[in-house]
Amino acid sequence: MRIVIFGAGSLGSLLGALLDSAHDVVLVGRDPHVSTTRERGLRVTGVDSFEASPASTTDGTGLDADLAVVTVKSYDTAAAARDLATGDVGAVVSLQNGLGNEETLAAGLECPIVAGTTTHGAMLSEPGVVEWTGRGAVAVGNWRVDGASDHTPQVDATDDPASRVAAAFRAASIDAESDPDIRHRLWAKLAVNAAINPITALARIRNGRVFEGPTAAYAERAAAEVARVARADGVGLDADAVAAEARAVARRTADNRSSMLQDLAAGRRTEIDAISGVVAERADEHGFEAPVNGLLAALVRGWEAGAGVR
Ligand SMILES: NC(=O)c1ccc[n+]([C@@H]2O[C@H](COP(=O)([O-])OP(=O)(O)OC[C@H]3O[C@@H](n4cnc5c(N)ncnc54)[C@H](O)[C@@H]3O)[C@@H](O)[C@H]2O)c1
Ligand SMILES: CC(C)(CO)[C@@H](O)C(=O)[O-]
Repeated sequence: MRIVIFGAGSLGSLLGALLDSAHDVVLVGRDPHVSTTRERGLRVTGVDSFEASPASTTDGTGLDADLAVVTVKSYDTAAAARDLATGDVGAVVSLQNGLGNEETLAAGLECPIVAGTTTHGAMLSEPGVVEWTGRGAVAVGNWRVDGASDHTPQVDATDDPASRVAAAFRAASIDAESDPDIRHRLWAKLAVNAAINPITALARIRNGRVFEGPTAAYAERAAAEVARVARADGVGLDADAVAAEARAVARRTADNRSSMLQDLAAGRRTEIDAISGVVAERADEHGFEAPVNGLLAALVRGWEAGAGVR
Protein backbone atom coordinates (compact mmCIF):
# COMPACT_ATOMS: atom_id res chain seq x y z
CA MET A 1 0.00 0.00 0.00
CA ARG A 2 1.05 3.60 -0.50
CA ILE A 3 0.40 5.29 2.86
CA VAL A 4 0.59 9.00 3.67
CA ILE A 5 1.14 9.89 7.33
CA PHE A 6 -0.40 13.33 7.62
CA GLY A 7 1.19 14.92 10.70
CA ALA A 8 4.62 13.38 11.21
CA GLY A 9 5.16 14.50 14.79
CA SER A 10 5.44 12.06 17.70
CA LEU A 11 2.72 9.48 16.93
CA GLY A 12 2.84 9.89 13.15
CA SER A 13 6.61 9.39 12.98
CA LEU A 14 6.41 6.23 15.10
CA LEU A 15 3.61 4.77 12.97
CA GLY A 16 5.36 5.86 9.78
CA ALA A 17 8.56 4.11 10.85
CA LEU A 18 6.64 0.92 11.72
CA LEU A 19 4.46 0.93 8.59
CA ASP A 20 7.54 1.55 6.41
CA SER A 21 8.57 -2.09 6.98
CA ALA A 22 5.65 -3.31 4.85
CA HIS A 23 4.42 -0.33 2.83
CA ASP A 24 5.46 2.61 0.69
CA VAL A 25 5.23 5.44 3.28
CA VAL A 26 5.31 9.22 2.82
CA LEU A 27 5.53 11.40 5.94
CA VAL A 28 3.94 14.85 5.79
CA GLY A 29 5.48 17.02 8.47
CA ARG A 30 7.43 20.15 9.13
CA ASP A 31 11.07 21.19 9.15
CA PRO A 32 13.53 20.59 10.73
CA HIS A 33 12.10 17.06 11.30
CA VAL A 34 11.37 16.46 7.60
CA SER A 35 14.75 17.71 6.31
CA THR A 36 16.62 15.73 8.99
CA THR A 37 14.62 12.59 8.15
CA ARG A 38 15.50 13.06 4.47
CA GLU A 39 19.19 13.46 5.21
CA ARG A 40 19.69 10.84 7.94
CA GLY A 41 16.54 8.69 7.98
CA LEU A 42 14.18 8.23 10.92
CA ARG A 43 15.47 6.66 14.13
CA VAL A 44 13.18 4.97 16.67
CA THR A 45 14.39 4.53 20.26
CA GLY A 46 12.71 3.28 23.45
CA VAL A 47 10.50 0.17 23.37
CA ASP A 48 12.47 -0.96 20.31
CA SER A 49 15.38 0.60 18.44
CA PHE A 50 15.50 0.64 14.66
CA GLU A 51 15.98 2.88 11.64
CA ALA A 52 13.51 3.54 8.85
CA SER A 53 13.74 5.53 5.64
CA PRO A 54 10.24 6.66 4.66
CA ALA A 55 9.89 9.44 2.08
CA SER A 56 8.97 12.80 3.60
CA THR A 57 7.62 16.17 2.54
CA THR A 58 6.43 19.45 4.06
CA ASP A 59 3.81 19.82 1.31
CA GLY A 60 0.61 17.91 2.05
CA THR A 61 -1.16 18.93 -1.16
CA GLY A 62 -1.65 16.88 -4.33
CA LEU A 63 -0.71 13.54 -2.74
CA ASP A 64 -1.90 10.18 -4.15
CA ALA A 65 -2.19 7.28 -1.75
CA ASP A 66 -4.28 4.22 -0.91
CA LEU A 67 -4.53 5.42 2.70
CA ALA A 68 -3.86 8.60 4.68
CA VAL A 69 -3.24 8.22 8.42
CA VAL A 70 -4.11 11.52 10.12
CA THR A 71 -2.00 12.24 13.19
CA VAL A 72 -2.11 16.03 13.47
CA LYS A 73 -3.39 17.62 16.68
CA SER A 74 -7.18 17.98 16.61
CA TYR A 75 -7.04 21.76 15.97
CA ASP A 76 -5.15 21.06 12.69
CA THR A 77 -7.62 18.47 11.33
CA ALA A 78 -9.58 20.90 9.12
CA ALA A 79 -6.37 22.12 7.47
CA ALA A 80 -5.23 18.50 6.98
CA ALA A 81 -8.55 17.68 5.28
CA ARG A 82 -8.19 20.70 2.98
CA ASP A 83 -4.69 19.58 1.90
CA LEU A 84 -5.72 15.93 1.46
CA ALA A 85 -8.73 16.98 -0.67
CA THR A 86 -6.32 18.36 -3.30
CA GLY A 87 -4.87 14.87 -3.87
CA ASP A 88 -6.31 11.43 -4.50
CA VAL A 89 -6.58 9.32 -1.35
CA GLY A 90 -8.45 5.98 -1.18
CA ALA A 91 -9.38 6.18 2.52
CA VAL A 92 -8.47 8.23 5.58
CA VAL A 93 -8.02 6.98 9.13
CA SER A 94 -7.78 9.29 12.16
CA LEU A 95 -5.79 8.05 15.15
CA GLN A 96 -6.14 11.33 17.01
CA ASN A 97 -7.50 11.92 20.48
CA GLY A 98 -10.66 13.89 21.14
CA LEU A 99 -14.03 14.04 19.48
CA GLY A 100 -14.99 15.63 16.18
CA ASN A 101 -11.98 14.71 14.03
CA GLU A 102 -13.93 12.23 11.91
CA GLU A 103 -16.77 14.71 11.35
CA THR A 104 -14.23 17.33 10.23
CA LEU A 105 -12.54 14.87 7.85
CA ALA A 106 -15.88 13.65 6.48
CA ALA A 107 -16.98 17.24 5.83
CA GLY A 108 -13.89 17.95 3.75
CA LEU A 109 -13.25 14.66 1.95
CA GLU A 110 -15.17 12.35 -0.40
CA CYS A 111 -13.33 9.10 0.45
CA PRO A 112 -14.30 6.61 3.20
CA ILE A 113 -13.41 7.81 6.71
CA VAL A 114 -12.16 5.32 9.28
CA ALA A 115 -12.17 6.29 12.96
CA GLY A 116 -9.42 5.00 15.18
CA THR A 117 -7.68 5.10 18.49
CA THR A 118 -4.32 3.89 19.71
CA THR A 119 -2.67 3.12 23.01
CA HIS A 120 0.87 3.44 21.61
CA GLY A 121 2.94 6.20 23.18
CA ALA A 122 5.48 8.29 21.25
CA MET A 123 7.51 11.43 21.70
CA LEU A 124 9.62 13.27 19.13
CA SER A 125 12.83 13.68 21.11
CA GLU A 126 14.77 15.62 18.44
CA PRO A 127 14.45 16.11 14.68
CA GLY A 128 14.73 12.71 13.01
CA VAL A 129 14.40 10.76 16.29
CA VAL A 130 11.18 9.46 17.85
CA GLU A 131 11.04 7.75 21.23
CA TRP A 132 8.57 4.86 21.40
CA THR A 133 7.44 5.38 25.01
CA GLY A 134 4.88 2.57 25.21
CA ARG A 135 3.84 -0.37 23.05
CA GLY A 136 0.10 -0.47 22.48
CA ALA A 137 -2.50 -1.41 19.91
CA VAL A 138 -4.68 0.21 17.26
CA ALA A 139 -8.46 -0.13 16.93
CA VAL A 140 -10.32 1.20 13.89
CA GLY A 141 -13.90 1.25 12.68
CA ASN A 142 -15.89 2.55 9.73
CA TRP A 143 -17.31 6.03 10.13
CA ARG A 144 -20.52 7.10 8.49
CA VAL A 145 -21.13 10.72 7.52
CA ASP A 146 -24.09 10.92 9.94
CA GLY A 147 -21.66 10.12 12.76
CA ALA A 148 -22.94 6.64 13.61
CA SER A 149 -20.52 3.75 13.47
CA ASP A 150 -21.34 1.16 10.88
CA HIS A 151 -23.16 -1.73 12.55
CA THR A 152 -24.12 -3.29 9.24
CA PRO A 153 -23.00 -6.93 9.25
CA GLN A 154 -20.13 -7.30 6.81
CA VAL A 155 -20.66 -9.98 4.16
CA ASP A 156 -16.94 -10.04 3.47
CA ALA A 157 -15.13 -8.90 6.59
CA THR A 158 -11.90 -8.32 4.66
CA ASP A 159 -13.48 -5.99 2.13
CA ASP A 160 -14.45 -2.91 4.10
CA PRO A 161 -12.23 0.14 4.70
CA ALA A 162 -11.69 -0.44 8.45
CA SER A 163 -10.75 -4.10 7.93
CA ARG A 164 -8.34 -3.10 5.16
CA VAL A 165 -6.73 -0.49 7.42
CA ALA A 166 -6.37 -3.01 10.28
CA ALA A 167 -4.88 -5.58 7.87
CA ALA A 168 -2.39 -2.99 6.54
CA PHE A 169 -1.26 -2.23 10.10
CA ARG A 170 -0.98 -5.93 10.96
CA ALA A 171 1.13 -6.47 7.81
CA ALA A 172 3.66 -4.15 9.51
CA SER A 173 3.45 -6.16 12.77
CA ILE A 174 1.30 -3.50 14.50
CA ASP A 175 -1.36 -5.02 16.75
CA ALA A 176 -4.58 -3.77 15.09
CA GLU A 177 -8.23 -4.75 14.99
CA SER A 178 -11.39 -3.54 13.32
CA ASP A 179 -14.12 -2.75 15.85
CA PRO A 180 -17.73 -2.32 14.65
CA ASP A 181 -18.45 -0.27 17.80
CA ILE A 182 -15.59 2.19 17.40
CA ARG A 183 -17.71 5.09 18.69
CA HIS A 184 -17.88 3.42 22.07
CA ARG A 185 -14.07 3.24 22.19
CA LEU A 186 -13.68 6.87 21.12
CA TRP A 187 -16.07 8.06 23.84
CA ALA A 188 -14.42 5.83 26.46
CA LYS A 189 -11.00 7.25 25.55
CA LEU A 190 -12.52 10.75 25.63
CA ALA A 191 -13.69 10.12 29.21
CA VAL A 192 -10.15 9.13 30.21
CA ASN A 193 -8.66 12.22 28.56
CA ALA A 194 -11.38 14.51 30.01
CA ALA A 195 -10.65 13.22 33.52
CA ILE A 196 -6.86 13.30 33.33
CA ASN A 197 -5.61 15.88 30.82
CA PRO A 198 -7.00 19.27 31.91
CA ILE A 199 -6.57 18.55 35.62
CA THR A 200 -2.95 17.42 35.26
CA ALA A 201 -2.29 20.48 33.07
CA LEU A 202 -3.90 23.05 35.37
CA ALA A 203 -2.68 21.52 38.65
CA ARG A 204 0.76 20.71 37.13
CA ILE A 205 0.67 17.16 38.44
CA ARG A 206 1.62 13.78 36.99
CA ASN A 207 -1.18 11.37 36.02
CA GLY A 208 -0.83 9.30 39.20
CA ARG A 209 -1.97 12.17 41.41
CA VAL A 210 -5.24 13.03 39.62
CA PHE A 211 -7.34 10.52 41.56
CA GLU A 212 -5.62 11.33 44.85
CA GLY A 213 -6.48 14.29 47.06
CA PRO A 214 -8.49 17.38 46.13
CA THR A 215 -8.71 16.77 42.36
CA ALA A 216 -10.14 13.22 42.59
CA ALA A 217 -13.81 14.18 42.89
CA TYR A 218 -13.56 16.52 39.88
CA ALA A 219 -11.82 13.89 37.74
CA GLU A 220 -14.65 11.44 38.61
CA ARG A 221 -17.27 14.06 37.72
CA ALA A 222 -15.54 14.99 34.45
CA ALA A 223 -15.62 11.30 33.39
CA ALA A 224 -19.24 10.88 34.52
CA GLU A 225 -20.29 13.92 32.47
CA VAL A 226 -18.70 12.38 29.37
CA ALA A 227 -20.70 9.18 29.98
CA ARG A 228 -23.94 11.19 30.23
CA VAL A 229 -23.26 13.08 26.99
CA ALA A 230 -22.27 9.83 25.26
CA ARG A 231 -25.58 8.25 26.28
CA ALA A 232 -27.47 11.30 24.95
CA ASP A 233 -25.52 10.78 21.68
CA GLY A 234 -26.67 7.15 21.56
CA VAL A 235 -23.49 5.52 22.92
CA GLY A 236 -24.06 3.36 26.00
CA LEU A 237 -21.30 4.44 28.38
CA ASP A 238 -21.54 3.76 32.11
CA ALA A 239 -20.34 6.54 34.45
CA ASP A 240 -18.82 4.18 37.04
CA ALA A 241 -17.12 2.08 34.37
CA VAL A 242 -15.47 5.05 32.64
CA ALA A 243 -14.37 6.57 35.96
CA ALA A 244 -12.86 3.18 36.90
CA GLU A 245 -11.08 3.05 33.51
CA ALA A 246 -9.75 6.60 33.98
CA ARG A 247 -8.46 5.65 37.46
CA ALA A 248 -6.81 2.53 35.99
CA VAL A 249 -5.12 4.54 33.21
CA ALA A 250 -3.95 7.14 35.76
CA ARG A 251 -2.44 4.32 37.84
CA ARG A 252 -0.81 2.65 34.81
CA THR A 253 0.66 5.95 33.63
CA ALA A 254 1.30 7.33 37.15
CA ASP A 255 4.72 8.80 36.31
CA ASN A 256 3.64 10.34 32.98
CA ARG A 257 3.07 13.98 32.35
CA SER A 258 -0.08 14.04 30.23
CA SER A 259 0.05 15.44 26.71
CA MET A 260 -1.93 18.50 27.86
CA LEU A 261 0.44 19.17 30.76
CA GLN A 262 3.37 18.91 28.32
CA ASP A 263 1.68 21.29 25.86
CA LEU A 264 0.81 23.82 28.55
CA ALA A 265 4.26 23.66 30.15
CA ALA A 266 5.87 24.23 26.73
CA GLY A 267 3.55 27.18 25.97
CA ARG A 268 1.80 25.30 23.13
CA ARG A 269 -1.86 25.20 22.20
CA THR A 270 -3.69 22.21 23.73
CA GLU A 271 -6.42 19.85 22.47
CA ILE A 272 -8.88 21.21 25.06
CA ASP A 273 -11.55 22.03 22.43
CA ALA A 274 -11.73 18.38 21.27
CA ILE A 275 -11.68 17.03 24.85
CA SER A 276 -13.48 19.03 27.60
CA GLY A 277 -14.80 21.71 25.22
CA VAL A 278 -16.71 19.28 23.00
CA VAL A 279 -18.27 17.59 26.06
CA ALA A 280 -19.65 20.89 27.39
CA GLU A 281 -20.90 21.92 23.94
CA ARG A 282 -22.63 18.62 23.17
CA ALA A 283 -24.23 18.59 26.63
CA ASP A 284 -25.58 22.05 25.87
CA GLU A 285 -26.99 20.82 22.53
CA HIS A 286 -28.77 18.02 24.42
CA GLY A 287 -30.27 20.55 26.87
CA PHE A 288 -28.23 19.84 30.01
CA GLU A 289 -24.95 21.01 31.51
CA ALA A 290 -21.53 19.43 31.91
CA PRO A 291 -20.24 21.98 34.42
CA VAL A 292 -16.92 20.39 35.33
CA ASN A 293 -15.91 19.97 31.69
CA GLY A 294 -17.21 23.48 30.97
CA LEU A 295 -15.08 25.01 33.73
CA LEU A 296 -11.97 22.99 32.84
CA ALA A 297 -12.36 24.03 29.18
CA ALA A 298 -12.76 27.69 30.14
CA LEU A 299 -9.68 27.61 32.39
CA VAL A 300 -7.43 25.99 29.79
CA ARG A 301 -8.78 28.25 27.02
CA GLY A 302 -8.22 31.21 29.33
CA TRP A 303 -4.60 30.14 29.79
CA GLU A 304 -4.23 29.68 26.00
CA ALA A 305 -5.62 33.16 25.31
CA GLY A 306 -3.32 34.71 27.92
CA ALA A 307 -0.34 32.85 26.49
CA GLY A 308 -1.27 33.98 22.96
CA VAL A 309 -1.50 30.44 21.55
CA ARG A 310 -5.11 30.56 20.32
N1 LIG B 1 1.97 11.08 21.02
C1 LIG B 1 1.27 10.04 21.49
O1 LIG B 1 1.81 9.18 22.20
C2 LIG B 1 -0.19 9.89 21.15
C3 LIG B 1 -0.86 8.70 21.51
C4 LIG B 1 -2.21 8.55 21.18
C5 LIG B 1 -2.88 9.57 20.51
N2 LIG B 1 -2.21 10.72 20.21
C6 LIG B 1 -2.96 11.75 19.50
O2 LIG B 1 -2.40 11.85 18.17
C7 LIG B 1 -2.46 13.20 17.69
C8 LIG B 1 -1.04 13.67 17.39
O3 LIG B 1 -0.30 13.70 18.60
P1 LIG B 1 1.28 13.92 18.62
O4 LIG B 1 1.70 13.77 20.02
O5 LIG B 1 1.92 13.08 17.58
O6 LIG B 1 1.37 15.46 18.20
P2 LIG B 1 2.58 16.21 17.54
O7 LIG B 1 2.34 17.67 17.72
O8 LIG B 1 3.87 15.63 18.02
O9 LIG B 1 2.47 15.82 15.98
C9 LIG B 1 1.62 16.45 15.07
C10 LIG B 1 2.51 16.93 13.91
O10 LIG B 1 1.71 17.32 12.83
C11 LIG B 1 2.40 18.35 12.16
N3 LIG B 1 1.45 19.08 11.31
C12 LIG B 1 0.28 19.66 11.66
N4 LIG B 1 -0.31 20.20 10.59
C13 LIG B 1 0.51 19.97 9.54
C14 LIG B 1 0.44 20.30 8.17
N5 LIG B 1 -0.58 20.98 7.65
N6 LIG B 1 1.46 19.91 7.37
C15 LIG B 1 2.50 19.22 7.87
N7 LIG B 1 2.62 18.87 9.16
C16 LIG B 1 1.63 19.24 9.99
C17 LIG B 1 2.96 19.20 13.28
O11 LIG B 1 4.03 20.02 12.84
C18 LIG B 1 3.38 18.13 14.28
O12 LIG B 1 4.73 17.79 14.10
C19 LIG B 1 -3.15 13.99 18.81
O13 LIG B 1 -4.53 14.04 18.60
C20 LIG B 1 -2.85 13.16 20.06
O14 LIG B 1 -3.78 13.39 21.11
C21 LIG B 1 -0.88 10.90 20.50
C1 LIG C 1 -3.90 8.38 28.43
C2 LIG C 1 -3.17 9.70 28.61
C3 LIG C 1 -3.99 10.65 29.42
C4 LIG C 1 -1.92 9.29 29.37
O1 LIG C 1 -1.05 10.35 29.65
C5 LIG C 1 -2.80 10.25 27.22
O2 LIG C 1 -3.86 10.04 26.33
C6 LIG C 1 -2.42 11.72 27.18
O3 LIG C 1 -1.48 12.13 27.86
O4 LIG C 1 -3.08 12.48 26.44
